[in-house]
Amino acid sequence: MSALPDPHAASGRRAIELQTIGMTKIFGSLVALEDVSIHVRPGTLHALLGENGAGKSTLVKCIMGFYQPTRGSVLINGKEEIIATPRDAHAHGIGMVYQHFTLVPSLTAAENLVISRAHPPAVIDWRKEIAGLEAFLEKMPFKVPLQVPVASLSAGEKQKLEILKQLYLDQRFLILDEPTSVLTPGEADEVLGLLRGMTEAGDLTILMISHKFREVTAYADDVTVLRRGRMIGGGRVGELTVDDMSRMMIGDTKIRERAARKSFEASKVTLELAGVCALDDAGLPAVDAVNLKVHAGEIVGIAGVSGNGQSALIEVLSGQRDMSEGQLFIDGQDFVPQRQQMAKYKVFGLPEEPLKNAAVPRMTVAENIAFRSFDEPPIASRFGFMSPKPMRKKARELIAAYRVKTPSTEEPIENLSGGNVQRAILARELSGEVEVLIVANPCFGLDFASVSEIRSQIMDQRNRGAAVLLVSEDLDEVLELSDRVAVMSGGGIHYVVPIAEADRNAIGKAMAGH
Ligand SMILES: Nc1ncnc2c1ncn2[C@@H]1O[C@H](COP(=O)(O)OP(=O)(O)OP(=O)(O)O)[C@@H](O)[C@H]1O
Repeated sequence: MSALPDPHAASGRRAIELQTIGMTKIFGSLVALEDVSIHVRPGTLHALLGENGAGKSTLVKCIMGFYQPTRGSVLINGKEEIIATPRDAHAHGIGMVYQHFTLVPSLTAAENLVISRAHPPAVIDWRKEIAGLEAFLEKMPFKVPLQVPVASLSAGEKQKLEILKQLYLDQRFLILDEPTSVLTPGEADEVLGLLRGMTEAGDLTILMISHKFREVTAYADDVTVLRRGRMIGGGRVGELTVDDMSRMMIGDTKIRERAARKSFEASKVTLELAGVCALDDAGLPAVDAVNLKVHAGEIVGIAGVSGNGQSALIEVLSGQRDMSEGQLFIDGQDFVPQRQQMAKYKVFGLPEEPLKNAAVPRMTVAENIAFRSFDEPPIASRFGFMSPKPMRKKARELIAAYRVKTPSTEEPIENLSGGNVQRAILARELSGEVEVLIVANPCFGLDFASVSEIRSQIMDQRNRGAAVLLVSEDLDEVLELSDRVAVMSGGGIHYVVPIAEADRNAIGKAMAGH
């Protein structure tokens, strides 16, 4: 017997066929999913499209057993099965890869794989396990280094490892939630191309949530489009145009025209970072002597591969991480990123993972939207209490203006879809007078109509004279919005160019640390 029982050989499991019949999920008074029947043919890559809040996550959570559908059933290889928990889904060969990594960073890839088994051995014989894992990797379309800590892998390698983990667990129906959102375009093509190879060989079936038409048209066989919880259309990708798909997604919702860039005469420096250094959680240098000036009416976009210090830099600027050295200035004055000074200098921002970093998940949408102004009239009453009526009124206005989909102002914000949490936080941050705006990956996980809307909002703030620091892993976003492009690598910024001189190749080299 081999060290690692080869689950594939043992079960001989191949690509799985999956159908949902009349899937319906009701949360209180909200029908999140209504009578959705989809058919994912075995050995195909099936894309699931829909605007933010359309019900994509709810559908896959019902398939995975995270939610119990109000009505409806799942057929696996033509047979109705009860999936009461994710464990049941795994037992049927259905696995899910999330947008965010679920690996343990301090463990190696090998350790992560072995502990992911339902019944890891009590005493692990590593020599045998490694031999078994190497034999497993031999048969896999992509490789990752097995014996280095996951923390030192690139985003692309981590994503590959997440997928490998599912295959190692013998899951032959994979649900991928926006699998390429953390990958460079090159890595995205590589991963999707290899997965497509596995589906074509009949080894795997994939249901992929995506907002990227390019990936859907290039790699998917079939598509299903959801709108407001209902299945609105779909079919063979080859028989549909991008226009067909986008019309199915948003109906006749108007897409906001991108705001034009207003030109300014030489303007003052608003935000200045001088020799900013910061350490990561392990006490190692994360931000290395960053010097940067952002002028009024200017967007400086910081491009870079994730994990090069951008998150720590954003945390420093939003007061969530101490600087180890350096200084910040706004309008030439010393700036300490604390609540009072942020209010004084009108500093607003959207950090990464807004539900975690910029919201209180269990509090209502109205309360979360009121955070910036809960201690100012009219929301604060004379006696220091919050007045619910003005708070709800303001929340209702912002919800309408930013098209946040929520059943009411009183819904806990954690119940909103990912894209709608993002919109609610942006509504809060962009609704006042903004002098400095600091945004990290503002369009992560947003549908195409929202991307257009949010980028226009950012451009509006710039045109009104705000100094905008945009950190984004999406190079296209940086190139589209920025007046100047900076590249962060290894914690430092050693490359800054005006947009007119920005060259993709040179930026790519700087991103790789050259
Ligand atoms: N646990 C919950 N309780 C209440 N409402 C919920 C819950 N989960 C989801 N919803 C609601 O169901 C609807 C569909 O949300 P879902 O997360 O499925 O959308 P989505 O298509 O995945 O959106 P996104 O692209 O933004 O992730 C939304 O209106 C959301 O607010």
